[in-house]
Amino acid sequence: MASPGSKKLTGLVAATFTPLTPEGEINLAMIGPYIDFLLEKQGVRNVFVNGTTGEGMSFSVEERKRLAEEWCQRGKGKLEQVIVHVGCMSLKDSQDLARHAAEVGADGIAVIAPSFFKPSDADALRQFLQEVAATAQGLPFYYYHIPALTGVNLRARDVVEGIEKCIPSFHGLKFSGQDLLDFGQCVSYSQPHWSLLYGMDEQLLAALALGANGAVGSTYNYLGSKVNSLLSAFDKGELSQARNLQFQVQDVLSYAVKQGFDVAVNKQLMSEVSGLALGPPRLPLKPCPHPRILSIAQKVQQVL
Ligand SMILES: CC(=O)N[C@H](C=O)[C@@H](O)[C@H](O)[C@H](O)CO
Ligand SMILES: CC(=O)C(=O)O
Repeated sequence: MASPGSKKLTGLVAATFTPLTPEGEINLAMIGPYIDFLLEKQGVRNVFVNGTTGEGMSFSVEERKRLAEEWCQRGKGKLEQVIVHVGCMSLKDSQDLARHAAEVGADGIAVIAPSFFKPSDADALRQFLQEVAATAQGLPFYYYHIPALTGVNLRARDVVEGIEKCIPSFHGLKFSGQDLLDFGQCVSYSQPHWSLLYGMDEQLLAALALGANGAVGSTYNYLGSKVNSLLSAFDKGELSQARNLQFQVQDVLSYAVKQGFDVAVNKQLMSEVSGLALGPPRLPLKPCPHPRILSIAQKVQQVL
């Protein structure tokens, strides 16, 4: 059982991109070098696999298993934690992925709200999460809250109400929303062994002030070292330094948003900045013209 003894997830967690070949097939051979890049160049020791950034919902169950297995195998003895996102529209697929994540040695699993048929209330969502978690009881379980993408606008605080009664392996949440009132209320309700991980990289400092234990995000793939400095400035109480670093991240992201920023652009940006050939996105995402990537990459380089 991972639950009582498992190490609390803190600090930065990179939401990884999924490497594809130029033909659009999963490219497992890139995962080893990707892990080395995160460790050596970014100082990032945790990953969140098959999530939004990883286009998890665009891959088949079989592909997601192969990806999860490769990240766990390659990360063994190197990464601190590999969290596998196992959310699907089908409860059965999610359970299958949860069982598989436990078999291949993941350190935790996360589940997003199903979004085609949406849960009508917090209780319906909790029941869905419970049925997934029950298939991997020894694994720390995280709820992945991302209302802008799921369209499921339930308050996270309502979702976590009494959640440990139905999910004993519950270990926290990844909160990718702007509602800091809801986030704060999750923190104040949380248990000491829960990890409250914030997921909007542009306003992490505000979440840290409210008690976030760490952050899961796409930009920690290439701004990880910068944001590690932000975390240590915050820990030392050097607030003006932390603010300065957050403002730099905000400058990069607001520039990127003006150019048009989505997971496809972000993935190409990572290839450009890291030198890792991560390949194209999968449809319905479309590749973006290279000059736009170069101009955003320049902006990233300026703050490194
Ligand atoms: C929608 C999306 O990809 N969200 C990511 C994680 O939740 C974030 O890391 C954002 O990419 C980041 O905050 C930039 O907006
Ligand atoms: C950012 C994040 O956590 C994700 O891409 O799933």
